[in-house]
Amino acid sequence: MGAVESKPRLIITAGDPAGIGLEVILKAFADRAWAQTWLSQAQVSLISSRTLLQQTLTQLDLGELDPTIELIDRFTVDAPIRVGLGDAASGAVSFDYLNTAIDLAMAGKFDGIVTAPIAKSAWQAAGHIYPGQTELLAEKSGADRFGMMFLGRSPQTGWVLRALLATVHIPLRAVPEQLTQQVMTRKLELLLDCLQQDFGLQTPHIAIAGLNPHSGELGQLGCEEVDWLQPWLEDARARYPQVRLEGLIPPDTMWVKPGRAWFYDQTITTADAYLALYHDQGLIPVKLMAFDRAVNTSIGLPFVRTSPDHGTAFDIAGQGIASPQSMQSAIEWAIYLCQQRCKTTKC
Ligand SMILES: NC(=O)C1=CN([C@@H]2O[C@H](COP(=O)(O)OP(=O)(O)OC[C@H]3O[C@@H](n4cnc5c(N)ncnc54)[C@H](O)[C@@H]3O)[C@@H](O)[C@H]2O)C=CC1
Ligand SMILES: NCC(=O)COP(=O)(O)O
Repeated sequence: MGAVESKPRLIITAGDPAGIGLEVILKAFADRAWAQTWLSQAQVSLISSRTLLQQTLTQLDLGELDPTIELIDRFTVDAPIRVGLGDAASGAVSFDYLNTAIDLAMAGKFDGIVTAPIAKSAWQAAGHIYPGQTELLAEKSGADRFGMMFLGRSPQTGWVLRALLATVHIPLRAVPEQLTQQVMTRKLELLLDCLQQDFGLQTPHIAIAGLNPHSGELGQLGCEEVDWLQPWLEDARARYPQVRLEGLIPPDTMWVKPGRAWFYDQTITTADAYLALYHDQGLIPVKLMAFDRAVNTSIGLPFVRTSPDHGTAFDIAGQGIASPQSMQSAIEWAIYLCQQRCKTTKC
């Protein structure tokens, strides 16, 4: 964090302008009680087009932008933005927002980036071929080891959900090919670093899912577990004797305890983190539990990055009905993570 100002410096990108990004950001800021608690803890800048910002404020009847927020005004395309329709024009704009934010963070001007959602298809239409924002963040920041993790604090019980995905935006049929012992080792190392650095957990308990139904049922329902996942796990246990590595847990039951802990049970024993082997194995339960609260964070980057767990929601864009709660959580977690990193690096 900046030497003079001890508050985390956050830059928020407005995401795809045809989606709900600006709406959820501006609604988050306009929530007085929330803003008093959270915006006071950070120095916040917003990258958006001033014109679109003004239009959204007027349309939602939200008054003026909070004067403590610095606006970085950018608009890079001449083509009109069509609300609810992600296309080359909207993709070019959301790409520029993130690109600019990464440059500023890499120049040391910000401690963390909070990204509103983009549409990968709109980036592709604009000629930017990335599986998602995570990969652009990793590429531009020079991170060769990075991961997509979901965080959430239950409003009912206070339990903290931490779920890392071993593979992310790839077709389901590519999962068994791309999931290797090397991938699993990299993700486990990343997770251990994150639990230690960001949560002070030196000897964590990590739950790891199997790939196949019933974790393969000794090879009858899939061979990856017996062929290489179980041997990898035993090797990892030997390398990290201080860590409790639980698994390979049948994927359908891995989420039963987290679900109880999230919704009502404050006494149940859970793991500190859950490692899911592919996107929907992790995100279906995460979104079922916490769609309005969970936050996507990129681990392994030289700065903090969080994002709401939802997407551009083109189906409701422009209607004024989007919930800002996950965006608020993304800002809260970014503040927490910046503060933690400041403590561990003694900045
Ligand atoms: N962080 C990011 O940049 C993310 C981007 N996406 C992208 O977003 C696009 C749309 O993805 P979908 O799978 O349709 O997921 P989505 O999250 O955009 O929408 C799923 C459903 O949830 C609703 N919804 C989403 N956010 C909401 C909110 N804040 N308040 C109320 N309702 C909300 C939508 O109206 C829709 O019915 C895709 O291009 C996807 O790649 C998806 C997830 C995260
Ligand atoms: N499912 C999560 C998602 O789509 C977010 O991806 P990213 O843009 O943060 O890489």
